[in-house]
Amino acid sequence: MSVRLGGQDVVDGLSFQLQPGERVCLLGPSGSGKSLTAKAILGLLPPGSSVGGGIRINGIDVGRMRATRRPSTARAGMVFQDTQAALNPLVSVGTQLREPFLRAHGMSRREAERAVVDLLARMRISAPERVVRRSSAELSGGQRQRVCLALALACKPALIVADEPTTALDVLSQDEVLTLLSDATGTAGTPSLLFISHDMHAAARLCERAVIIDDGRLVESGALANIIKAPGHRFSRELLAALRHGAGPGAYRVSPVCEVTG
Ligand SMILES: Nc1ncnc2c1ncn2[C@@H]1O[C@H](COP(=O)(O)OP(=O)(O)OP(=O)(O)O)[C@@H](O)[C@H]1O
Repeated sequence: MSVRLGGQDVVDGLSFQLQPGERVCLLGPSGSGKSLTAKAILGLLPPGSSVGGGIRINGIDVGRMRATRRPSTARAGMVFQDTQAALNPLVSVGTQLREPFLRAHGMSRREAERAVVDLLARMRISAPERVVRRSSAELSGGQRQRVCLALALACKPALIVADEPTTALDVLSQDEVLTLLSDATGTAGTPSLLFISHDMHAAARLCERAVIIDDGRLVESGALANIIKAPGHRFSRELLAALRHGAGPGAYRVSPVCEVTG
């Protein structure tokens, strides 16, 4: 997959896959093309950009399809750093979360309201019956990110793309969001996760496999454990240094949920 922007390929010939339930981190220095890769997968690239190569989600070629034109089976859930921008402060949290249950799951309004409260409780939001009536602007950053994760999960996507989901949060909220992401993904029947972060400890805590890019190109990929044992690229060696005191990644499983090809 390539992303062309301003007359140049800012992402160039990138290929990787995510198997069902697999968690993969996309790592790379600042400006290496991680967010543009995430946006290309989500169908949210800025105007004036174009995608080359292929992006398949659940076997459907979505590379040149904007997010709003994609069939529901080929949409990915998204969690971003900027939770203020992700939620509409003029519409209550409950109304925003109710939509996927009404539209995608054909629930009645009453069933959808119940499902929203249950989902917020799963996201460890206390007093969810009260939170559903609030504006996102009345919530803390950590609460907002948990609402964003609930919104992503409510759509029951095969894949969640999380781009720096903990960067703007305090340490306690970071830990809570990582635990929720870990609980909500990574097993059969749960979404796969593409996790983008500068936080190597978080990547190692969540992901079995890493894709490492530099200057828009893939420089290394494979089991995080193997990259830690024998890093083959400058950035991987920096990754190793950051991981020295962190938790080691586990083993990963082997038809891809998401496939990006050069
Ligand atoms: N809307 C845009 N218009 C023009 N250039 C852009 C745009 N968005 C990103 N770029 C450029 O594309 C390259 C990759 O940007 P991208 O945001 O994907 O990097 P990143 O790896 O996510 O960086 P960071 O870790 O700092 O968030 C950078 O050189 C960036 O300046």
